[in-house]
Amino acid sequence: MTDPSVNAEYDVVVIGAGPVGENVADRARAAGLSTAVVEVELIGGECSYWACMPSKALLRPVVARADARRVPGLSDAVQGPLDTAAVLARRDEYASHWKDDGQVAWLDGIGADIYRGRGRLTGTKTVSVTAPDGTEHRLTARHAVAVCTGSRAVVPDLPGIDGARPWTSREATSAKKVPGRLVIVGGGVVGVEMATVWQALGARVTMLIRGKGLLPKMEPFAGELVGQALTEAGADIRTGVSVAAVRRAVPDGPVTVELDGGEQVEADEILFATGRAPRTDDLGLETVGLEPGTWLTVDDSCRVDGTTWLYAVGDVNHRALLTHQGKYQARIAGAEIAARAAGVPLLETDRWGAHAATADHAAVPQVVFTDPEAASVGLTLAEAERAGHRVRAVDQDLAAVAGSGLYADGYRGRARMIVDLDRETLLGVTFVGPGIGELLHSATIAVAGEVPVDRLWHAVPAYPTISEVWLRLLEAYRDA
Ligand SMILES: Cc1cc2nc3c(=O)[nH]c(=O)nc-3n(C[C@H](O)[C@H](O)[C@H](O)COP(=O)(O)OP(=O)(O)OC[C@H]3O[C@@H](n4cnc5c(N)ncnc54)[C@H](O)[C@@H]3O)c2cc1C
Ligand SMILES: NC(=O)c1ccc[n+]([C@@H]2O[C@H](COP(=O)([O-])OP(=O)(O)OC[C@H]3O[C@@H](n4cnc5c(N)ncnc54)[C@H](O)[C@@H]3O)[C@@H](O)[C@H]2O)c1
Repeated sequence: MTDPSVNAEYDVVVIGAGPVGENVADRARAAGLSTAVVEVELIGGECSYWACMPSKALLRPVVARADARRVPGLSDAVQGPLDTAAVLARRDEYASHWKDDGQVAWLDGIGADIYRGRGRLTGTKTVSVTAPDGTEHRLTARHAVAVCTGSRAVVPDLPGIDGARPWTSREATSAKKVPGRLVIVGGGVVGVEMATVWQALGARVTMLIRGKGLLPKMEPFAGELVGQALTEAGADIRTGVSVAAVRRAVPDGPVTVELDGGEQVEADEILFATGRAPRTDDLGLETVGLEPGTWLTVDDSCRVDGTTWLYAVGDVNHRALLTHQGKYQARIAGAEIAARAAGVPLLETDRWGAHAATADHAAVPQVVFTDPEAASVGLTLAEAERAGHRVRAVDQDLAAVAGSGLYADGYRGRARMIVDLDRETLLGVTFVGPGIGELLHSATIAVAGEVPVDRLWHAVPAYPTISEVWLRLLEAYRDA
């Protein structure tokens, strides 16, 4: 690793080395720009150590067992419990044992300089870094500063919360033992994925949902099918309830959760899966006229509104809190930084241009890795109608597809495509069912490519795969 000097000038300074900061640095280096990367915790960010990687490593055996249990001839062999120690050990491997040597080597390999410590803006194009030993580095950026500081879990400010030692997504993805009873507050993606894991590993899970159901940002049938499966797995899902207070009387004792109706629920751990807040509170935003603690508003190239040199990329701009989408933004922002540094006279900022993260508005894909999986891209029916599109929703029972029946006995699943009736292209697609995660990219291509429905007829799905749902959806649209 380079020995970072106290005062240094770079073409680009990146604050935050999560997946997004790493990709901004990669694009800047690929364009020959000197680049400093500042990181206060582990290079690799939330995704590598407390989010995507450990959560998916925990979910994989749960989903694989569920799939195997639906195949006669195999199911008898997989009726036993999961090997918890092996599941957690594999999770630890995928979280690189919470060490970042591999990612440090990768950043070194692309020729970026690493500064360990907290980065703060100190004015236009200047950043200070407070190293763990107290050394203060002052970095100046010739072209751009990219803020890629991500987000943190929000825990509501409830009576008793300080002494209750609640879990956030960090503890839920890195816990070393299975709690006997786990209360999960919130029914978004973190809530359902972590309920799936810990229920399967032996915890008795109670989900406390203040709204009507699970996965409220997806089509309603996604939350219904995932909720049905979680209930069958033994989880207790309570909707329309709010937490009024929490109390852990003794540090190693149980936690008591008081609901707004006065009812109490006792558990060993409580997970708040109640959304995210931007990591911008101690970032020096006030030195450049921005408000600390806020999400950073950007244009489609991820440049912060009202600036010519400051970029905010990934979770911190609140456009789409997903690793792949943040990395997409990083490729777009990196390309624009490079083009501006090279003095390219005309940037490609039109819709779907090289310097416009258009997919953030039109085609964000997401897979929820539960059993069944839920996957969507683009708009839901409700979102399309709210946006004023003239649309038709076409639904298909996934169980009616030959490939689904072969995949699993008793297959349960559903698909929906939203057709823009004026353009005859797709605005959104949702699949829910076992084994559909890998199907999503076909829908992403259809939506982002604005492929006409007439042309989709010529994209023939192989027989007998679950992909044949495309044929059934097109037939249902044609014959309605
Ligand atoms: C439990 C869970 C599971 C998830 N699963 C998925 C999934 O399966 N697929 C998916 O696409 N997304 C998933 N996500 C979302 C994904 O984790 C985020 O979208 C992604 O991590 C955002 O990347 P980022 O680089 O913007 O931020 P982060 O990964 O949060 O990285 C930001 C980095 O900046 C550093 N930093 C912050 N402030 C400073 C500072 N002042 N100075 C220096 N460094 C600083 C942080 O230490 C961190 O390393 C999941 C999230 C959670 C919580
Ligand atoms: N597989 C994946 O792609 C994946 C997995 C996990 C997380 N993520 C990303 O991480 C982000 C964070 O996930 P999340 O589940 O924490 O957030 P979320 O916004 O998806 O869900 C949070 C839920 O908590 C509820 N809530 C908020 N405050 C509450 C309160 N005080 N009491 C009760 N309920 C409350 C909200 O109504 C919401 O339904 C998401 O944007 C998601 O995209 C992605």
